[in-house]
Amino acid sequence: MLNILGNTSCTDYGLFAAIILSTSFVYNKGRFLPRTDRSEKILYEKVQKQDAATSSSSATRDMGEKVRTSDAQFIILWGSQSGTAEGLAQRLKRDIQQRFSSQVVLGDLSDYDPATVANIPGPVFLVLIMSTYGEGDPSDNAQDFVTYLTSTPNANLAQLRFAAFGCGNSSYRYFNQVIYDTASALEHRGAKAIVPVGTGDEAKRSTLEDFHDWKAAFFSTLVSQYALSERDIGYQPAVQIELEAPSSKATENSTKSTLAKVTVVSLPTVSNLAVAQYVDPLRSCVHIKLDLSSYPQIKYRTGDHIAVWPRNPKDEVDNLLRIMQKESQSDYYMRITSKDELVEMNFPSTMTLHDLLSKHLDICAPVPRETILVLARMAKTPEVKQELERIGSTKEAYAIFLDSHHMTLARLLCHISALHPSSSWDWLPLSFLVDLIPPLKPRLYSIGSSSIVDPKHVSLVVSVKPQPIPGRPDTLIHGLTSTFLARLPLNSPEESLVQAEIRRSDFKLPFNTETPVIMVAAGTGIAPFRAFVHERARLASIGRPVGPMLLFFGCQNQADCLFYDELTELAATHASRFELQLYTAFSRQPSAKTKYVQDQLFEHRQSVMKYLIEDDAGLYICGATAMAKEVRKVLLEAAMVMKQWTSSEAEQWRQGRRKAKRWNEDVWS
Ligand SMILES: Cc1cc2nc3c(=O)[nH]c(=O)nc-3n(C[C@H](O)[C@H](O)[C@H](O)COP(=O)(O)O)c2cc1C
Repeated sequence: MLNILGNTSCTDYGLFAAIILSTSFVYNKGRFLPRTDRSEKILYEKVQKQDAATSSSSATRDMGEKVRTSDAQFIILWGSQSGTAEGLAQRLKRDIQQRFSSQVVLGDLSDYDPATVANIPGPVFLVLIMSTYGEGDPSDNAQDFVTYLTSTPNANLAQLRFAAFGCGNSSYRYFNQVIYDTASALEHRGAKAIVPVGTGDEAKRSTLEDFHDWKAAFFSTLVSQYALSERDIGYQPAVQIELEAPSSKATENSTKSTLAKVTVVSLPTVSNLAVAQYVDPLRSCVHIKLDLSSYPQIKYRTGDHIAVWPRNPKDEVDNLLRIMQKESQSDYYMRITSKDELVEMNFPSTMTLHDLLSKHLDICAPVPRETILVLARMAKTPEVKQELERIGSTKEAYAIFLDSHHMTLARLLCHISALHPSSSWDWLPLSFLVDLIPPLKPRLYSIGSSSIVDPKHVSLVVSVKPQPIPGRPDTLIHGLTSTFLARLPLNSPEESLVQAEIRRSDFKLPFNTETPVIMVAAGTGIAPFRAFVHERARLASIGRPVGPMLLFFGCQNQADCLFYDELTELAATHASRFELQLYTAFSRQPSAKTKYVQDQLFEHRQSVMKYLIEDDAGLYICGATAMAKEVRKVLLEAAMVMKQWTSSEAEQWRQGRRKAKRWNEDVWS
């Protein structure tokens, strides 16, 4: 049976069609975004992995002992899921070592026994850099530390001095909750915060900027109140780079491995189709199918995510090579080693300079302000120095500059050369790029295919929407991963390859196939629900009893109502055994009132609540955080009315549903 209702309105959440930030997925105590076992990542093998492993296997788990034996004045510990906090911690270690000539211990929070925080001796500074997930939850590796702090209110940490910075996203309800909670737990146990807690906000794309400001305050406190002397050391490379002409390595191919445990793989694209039409002609949406057949060891389950590593566009890579006069070395092989043996390098052991720029460094992002300031210190002429300082001197000046320029590193160097034609950049060391341009991070997409129906293919739905520069609406910035995916050519075996990794998620259909399911999506949030519907239709076709499925879907209008025909046909084909109720909400349907998915849900709240409360239905929300928030509100209010609950009783009910895996959210900002 298929019910199609309410095509009269729509939502614009399709704006979020691509998962635009580096990480976008469901999270529950870290279980569905496992830190990839690094030893399994042959492709991204760390050059000095072996050294690191050797040193950590014999390492103490006592923080106090570690700082004493290292003669360290600082211990920096990170709690990170997708690498942001870890990267900042590494950067901070380098800065402290260089600016204060101090010994620094850097570590993963899970490498230490949490109780040994009490053993950190008085003169040592503890620095915590931690991210927040889910509903104010820590990353996997910080879980034990946070649990220890919350469960030992009487611990005495009066000797401890600390500084704390959090990585978060203000579009989530519990913005940077973990770092605030951790800092306050430390203070309650007597520890002294030497600077106010700093917070990075991914929603504003200002994490690096926020970190820079917090670090400046931290350093100036160290100087003014703790008598540390700071020196300006200019740029000192943290990595060593060896370049080798191509002939000697011509046959080596770092992307091929037959080992069973490879998790990041190169998947061929088998189809790449435009699947929607938008009012805005620059906007599009593509449905991409990647082929898993060459990797029998790689399996996915319906509802999982796929992490995709984009490649930088050729013109950006070529521009950077040209302005740095490194074109002739583009196919040279590189070996990058950290000067600090405890810092692992996230690069393959064999790659060319071209690979570094096209696959590993985020050269299309705006150049971080800190990078501009380091470049200013290295400038060869006072004019260039002055210009770079003008751009990067303050947060405000930098923001104004970015408002009117799409300032990637190549563009910045060209911009300076255009103002000062005598300036050249051939002297800029490659280590500068590795040290000061952030690494390319994978983007996560919800898988849109069912592993039961199509185990050998993974499909993903990608929204492509160039964004204008705020101060220059005529200049568009193209999303890196979405543009890369949308332009994948099918006719080139090499060019159609996508570096990807399956990431486990708890966004799973109920185990009992008869349990009713309520799905709420906007834009490309439809992807996992396409998989759910295909899966239940297949089960129905082989005679398994399946429960009803209600799909609330918000789009702009009928033309961008993704998979509408496919899903309605599927439901019609299996109508005798399978019930799909499809409720669309159109936000820009000509001559119709604007309707968002939460409005549609409100209209059908009686039946929805009956399914949720009486029939133990599974609720699934996929799309933007803002949409999920509205949906939550409608459902909680409906529950309060129906059950005469207070708001806290309704919230308790929701928490119970979450624990029972009957309230699932796969949302992004
Ligand atoms: C599924 C998901 C849930 C998140 N939940 C929160 C949250 O509740 N509060 C918050 O401040 N940030 C939240 N974030 C944002 C992350 O904390 C932010 O991306 C951070 O930079 C990640 O740091 P990491 O890479 O070190 O793990 C969430 C991100 C994702 C992908």
